[in-house]
Parts: sequence; C-alpha cells; structure tokens
Amino acid sequence: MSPAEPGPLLSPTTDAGRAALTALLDDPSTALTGFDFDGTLAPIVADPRDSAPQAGIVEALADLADLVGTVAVITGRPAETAVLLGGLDRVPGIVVLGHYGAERWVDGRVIAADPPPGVALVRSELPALVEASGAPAGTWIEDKGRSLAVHTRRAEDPDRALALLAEPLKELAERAELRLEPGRMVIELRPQGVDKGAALTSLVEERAARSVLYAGDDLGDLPAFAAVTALRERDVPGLTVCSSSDEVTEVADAADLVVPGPAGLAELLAELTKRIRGPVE
Ligand SMILES: O=P(O)(O)OC[C@H]1O[C@H](O[C@H]2O[C@H](CO)[C@@H](O)[C@H](O)[C@H]2O)[C@H](O)[C@@H](O)[C@@H]1O
Repeated sequence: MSPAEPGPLLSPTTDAGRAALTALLDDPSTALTGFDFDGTLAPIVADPRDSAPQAGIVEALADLADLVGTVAVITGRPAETAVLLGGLDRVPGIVVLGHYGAERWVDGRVIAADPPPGVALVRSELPALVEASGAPAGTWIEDKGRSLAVHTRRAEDPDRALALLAEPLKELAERAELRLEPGRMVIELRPQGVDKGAALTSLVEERAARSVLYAGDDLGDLPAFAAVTALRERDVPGLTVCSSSDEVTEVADAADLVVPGPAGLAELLAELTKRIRGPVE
C-alpha cells in the first residue's frame, strides 16, 4: 500500500466522507478534529469515576495537535472532569467543551455561565423520585453540578430500570425546564439551549476551519453528526466517525466511517497522523 492510499481503518464508506478526508489531508492546518470522551476516547466502565483514556489515545491526540488546526473534545461531562480523567492537558492547545458546550476549558481555565434554577430543583427531588420509581438497586445519581444523571449500568436489569425511570424523569425535566438527554444506560437532566452540534458549529466558525472530523459513540453525539452534514452545505467538508458498540447502533448508521470502539479510534488516529506526515524520506 502506498502512503497516499487509505489504510484499512481510514476508509470512509461515503462520498462525502472521502471528500472530507481528502480535504483534511490536503490542508491539515485548517482542519478541526472533535472527539467525544466516554465511549470514544475512553472505554465504557461500570463507574464513571474510574474512566480512563484508551491506551495511546492521548499521545495520538498530542501528535495530531501538532498537525491540524484544532483538536477539541466535546463531552457531556464537566470540562474539568474530562481533562482530569483523560489527562487531556497533555494535548497542546486542546479545547475541551464540557456539558454539551456550556463550558469551555482552555489552558487550565474554565469559562461557564451559572446553571439555571431547575438544576437545584432536580437535585432536591431526584433521590426520592428514583426511590419511588421502583428502579432496582445499583441505580444511582451522578451530580455533575450543572446537570444530574441517573445511571443504571450497575443495576441488575439496566433496561428495566431505564423503563421505570423514563416517565417520572420526563415529568421532572418538564417541570424544571431542563432537557432530558438519554445515553448509554443513563438518562440525564440538563440545561436546554446547548448541544454538541451547536458547540461544534461555533468552534468551526471561530477557528475558520475549512474541514472537520467528528468522532462519537452515543445519542448525544448525533447533533454533532447533523452539524457536520449542515457544514458540508456551507462548503466545509466533514467526516463523521462512529466508535461502535452493541449498546447504540444509531450512531454507526449515521457515520461515514465506523471503528471498533476506542481501541479502533486509537488505531485510526495513528493512521491519520501517518498519512498527514506522508512518506518518510
Ligand atoms: O459526552 P460523553 O463524553 O460521551 O459523556 C456522556 C456520559 O458519559 C458518562 O457515562 C457513560 O460512561 C460511563 C463510564 O464509562 C458509563 O458508566 C455510563 O454507563 C455511560 O453512560 C458520564 O458518567 C455521563 O455523565 C456523561 O453524560
């Protein structure tokens, strides 16, 4: 295989994806690359406090940061949590947008507005709601400051727990004027008005990026995939990458390229940096 040919992983299956890859390789310095954290950069684990990046992936991001215009992480986590768990401060110039874009971490500083009052309401009512729902033991609440998430991964029957919680959480979210965000064995109640699509689009505009790559694994990443599609209409070629799992299949269906989880993404990033650098003389 010549260095100009796609490797086994870096092979988009759509024309739009192939066009975006070509644009990125032709002019990497104007490309923006964005990544989700859990399930994409970090393998899924039972307790979110134990999350750690896929081996080698932070080093791959650091290599990429030398070559492309922007490396960003866009996550449902608080920005600082993702930076700490991921050791993301090892990536030069990285931008970390937390809480679906409501927070921005750059160079060790976090910029964020105050959370809406509905978050305090949810904080006070959620424990009793979870108890009353009949959700099985192992169901637990993650308080992220600006939002709260109810996790069922450690419950005996995670899907049944989610089914029991769905209606009561919907009712509470409506009363608190918050948005319900379903994910991988989790339902989150979070402020409205932001999503990963709006966050990605703003960053592309701010950086005047001329091509974009976005990688994600969960339902909360679909707005970013939609933003990539919309940016193509504005002459910004875009490539969507799914870090696949058996838990969520909608993301693979929407992607230009599918890799097998964070391990596959680490390999893809290594291949991408190799392709950008070109043949070694
Ligand atoms: O936008 P992301 O970076 O993908 O964050 C989405 C949610 O990720 C975390 O939950 C997920 O990962 C956990 C650790 O692997 C796993 O235990 C859980 O089942 C997953 O849903 C995080 O805890 C949430 O707050 C994020 O919103």
